[in-house]
Amino acid sequence: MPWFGMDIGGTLTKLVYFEPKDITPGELDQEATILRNIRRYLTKNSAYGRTGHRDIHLQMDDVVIRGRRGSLHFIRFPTSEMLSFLLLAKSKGMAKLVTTVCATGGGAFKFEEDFRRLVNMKLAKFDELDALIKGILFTETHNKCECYYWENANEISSTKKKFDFSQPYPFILVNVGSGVSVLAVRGPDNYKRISGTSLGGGTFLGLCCLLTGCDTFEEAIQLATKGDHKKVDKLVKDIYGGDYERFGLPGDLVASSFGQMHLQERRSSVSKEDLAHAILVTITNNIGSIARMCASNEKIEKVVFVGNFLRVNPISMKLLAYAMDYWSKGTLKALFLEHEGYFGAVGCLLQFNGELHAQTGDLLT
Ligand SMILES: Nc1ncnc2c1ncn2[C@@H]1O[C@H](COP(=O)(O)OP(=O)(O)O)[C@@H](O)[C@H]1O
Ligand SMILES: CC(C)(COP(=O)(O)O)[C@@H](O)C(=O)NCCC(=O)O
Repeated sequence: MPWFGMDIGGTLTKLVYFEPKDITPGELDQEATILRNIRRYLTKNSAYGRTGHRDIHLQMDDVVIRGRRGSLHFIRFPTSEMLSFLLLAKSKGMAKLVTTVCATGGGAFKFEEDFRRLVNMKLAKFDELDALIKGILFTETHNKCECYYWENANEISSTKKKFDFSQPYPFILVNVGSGVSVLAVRGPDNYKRISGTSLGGGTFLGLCCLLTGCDTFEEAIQLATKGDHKKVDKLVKDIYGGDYERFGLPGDLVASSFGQMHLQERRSSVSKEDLAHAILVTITNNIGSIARMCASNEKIEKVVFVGNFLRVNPISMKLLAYAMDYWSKGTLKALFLEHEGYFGAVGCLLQFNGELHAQTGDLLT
């Protein structure tokens, strides 16, 4: 039975597959043809159907889980394509082989009946925040270069630097997915969800599609990279003519996001690139403010940002890094993790045990 962990999120479904590399000749002889074919299909391809992708650069080799040594593969597809995914899984013979899949995220609840009806699979459900933390701790200890920060985040030459996260607690965890959840984590099993906001990655993508006519996240990020949010936002200096010195607000600070767009002549001079950049900066700054307030309330200095909103998105990471540092006068540290949006699925895979198929009840009801 293949080892999978699945995180069915509001926008993307993340699938982590463990490929055993220590298969003995005896095991190979016994391995069912379907299982062998599934293993080959997943590991020899990097695209599945129209919309499935394997993030080859994230692959982790030589990982030991439950005494087996192998590789972890990271696959994602849009959650809106779930039915196509289930039909593809069925066409590969998965329904004959797998009876239970470990799943987390809201979709583990939403699609449970579809899994049962279309591929005769049960879902063993795990809470997404429990799985997220377990996945982070596991991945970080198995990948020396997992955790990093941005040095001199406000400079063009800013670069990623490895951060030693071997003593992680306490830390604030900001998961920027479709929406945003903020957790205070004080130990492996000691955390609380302290805040959240509906203005997250889904908002960035939704507003970009509406205002620029783009269709994908990659396109939205590319547009934002070429734009200038200052043509869209009202800055402190647009209001004060310079800095607001008394309260230490620099003239270049955004005073009002999209604050220029009530003027017709300003509207007609902005490009879709400027709009995409302004949306990105608006969403990112708002997340940064909430993260900062949470860190200060909880008296915690490390703030770890994860979630696929940060995928191929150095603009937001550097903005968050700079904002944390600047507004806390250097006391807060923004940290980032290479496997960004996959931790829930990893945490879920870790719950896998070969006996799951014998289970009758759900782990989470
Ligand atoms: N290929 C992609 N397709 C759609 N959204 C993407 C993609 N890559 C990154 N994103 C961003 O990641 C967000 C989803 O992040 P994720 O952590 O997977 O959350 P969720 O679990 O809610 O799906 C999207 O809202 C979008 O901002
Ligand atoms: C409901 C969610 C936990 C779902 O997680 P997601 O799929 O967005 O990663 C998340 O979107 C969230 O925390 N939203 C913000 C809700 C709020 O606190 O306003």
